[in-house]
Amino acid sequence: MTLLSGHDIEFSYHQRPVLTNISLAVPEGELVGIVGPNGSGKSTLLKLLAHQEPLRHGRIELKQRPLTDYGTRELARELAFLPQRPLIPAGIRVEQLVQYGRHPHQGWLSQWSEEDRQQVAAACEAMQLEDLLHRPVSDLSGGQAQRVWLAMILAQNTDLVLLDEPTSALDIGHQTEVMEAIHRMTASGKTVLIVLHDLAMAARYCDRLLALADGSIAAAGPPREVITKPLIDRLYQTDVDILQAPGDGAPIIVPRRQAFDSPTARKS
Ligand SMILES: Nc1ncnc2c1ncn2[C@@H]1O[C@H](COP(=O)(O)OP(=O)(O)OP(=O)(O)O)[C@@H](O)[C@H]1O
Repeated sequence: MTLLSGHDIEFSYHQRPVLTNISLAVPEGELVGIVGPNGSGKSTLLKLLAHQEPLRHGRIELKQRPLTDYGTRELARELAFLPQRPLIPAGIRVEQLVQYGRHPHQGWLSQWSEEDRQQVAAACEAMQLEDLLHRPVSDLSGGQAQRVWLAMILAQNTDLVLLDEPTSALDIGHQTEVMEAIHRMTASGKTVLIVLHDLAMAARYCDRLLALADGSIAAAGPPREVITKPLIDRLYQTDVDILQAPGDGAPIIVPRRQAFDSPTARKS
């Protein structure tokens, strides 16, 4: 079943077209990656799908209902959105920020419930925050802060999760941790749409990819169909080799040096 769909989306900033003719269907329970060069419209598309920008042309439906039909709190119980550069509320500590994820689930008068406590604890454990819980978020490294935001999104416990480059500041160990945690989310039935620059990570973890170029869909489908040399060369205006990872055979994308000065050439 399709959980989220977009039909004929067009979007401009100050009369300058940024997205044209975008239609997509995100199946329930899948991890869908959005890839593409800088400025191709990935974040803008994600913001529209998260109802963070007003859609002036086209239609977006979540669970077969127009996004515009949802109230703010109702939407926050269905959809969690992590922007590329979220603003850290002044003075907030790690545990408090993760607890924010539970706000949409609490009534105006209701108390903090056992379920709220469990969701926050599970999210902190999944993102390995035990040693950071009482630290101010503003004092953390970029990668540590990114894990705190992801824990907040996990605690929100929504059916749909939209993430804009959630691994960009992480070392490879934590990147893998986070991608595994995201993969576990989809294995437990959640649907995740994620903007990623790391094509190898995208190919390894995503069920399908959507490649954007200049605000349009250049390719869509399973990673092996999207990550091809002609498409990657064209999209990124570069020359790459695509190797296969030992084990799962996932594509590894290696850009070629333009004027390769090999050690043998240097010796002669
Ligand atoms: N608030 C804004 N006002 C005007 N133009 C904007 C705004 N936000 C983005 N743009 C422009 O829209 C285009 C698409 O930007 P967007 O951030 O969606 O691209 P992206 O694919 O996410 O890029 P990146 O990989 O660099 O994050 C760019 O040309 C950008 O300059």
